[in-house]
Amino acid sequence: MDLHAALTEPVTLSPLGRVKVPTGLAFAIPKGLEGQVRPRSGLAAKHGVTVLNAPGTIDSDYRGEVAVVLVNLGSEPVTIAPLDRIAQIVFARHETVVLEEVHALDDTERGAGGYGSTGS
Ligand SMILES: O=c1ccn([C@H]2C[C@H](O)[C@@H](COP(=O)(O)OP(=O)(O)OP(=O)(O)O)O2)c(=O)[nH]1
Repeated sequence: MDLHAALTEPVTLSPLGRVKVPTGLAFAIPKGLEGQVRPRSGLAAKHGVTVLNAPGTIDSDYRGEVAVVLVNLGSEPVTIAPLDRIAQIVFARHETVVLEEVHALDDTERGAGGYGSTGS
């Protein structure tokens, strides 16, 4: 679902500038789901504008207005006009875990290897 800029006047993002854009929307998301605010590929590819904290998390107990933190990673100023589509939100199920402190973890083939440890 697209998120639109609930702005009364345009805002211009200078290169590396960021802005928190209101969407005019508030949700009561059922427990066990979260909203994930994601960039729009068109804005990113055409203008270098993306969601700075992607994916932004909208908690199920949040009742405030959803905002989108945009950043301009392009080399030119970009203007966001009222009602522009600025991002999208996906509602996704997630697990709730109870953490348990232990002194050692079980062995696996990977162990602590990462960051290209498998050779590619
Ligand atoms: O892109 C975003 C991210 C968050 N929020 C709202 C909904 C979310 O439930 C709340 C808190 O977000 P988050 O947990 O990411 O914020 P925090 O920086 O950890 O602060 P807090 O102490 O408020 O949890 O802010 C937005 O509107 N847009």
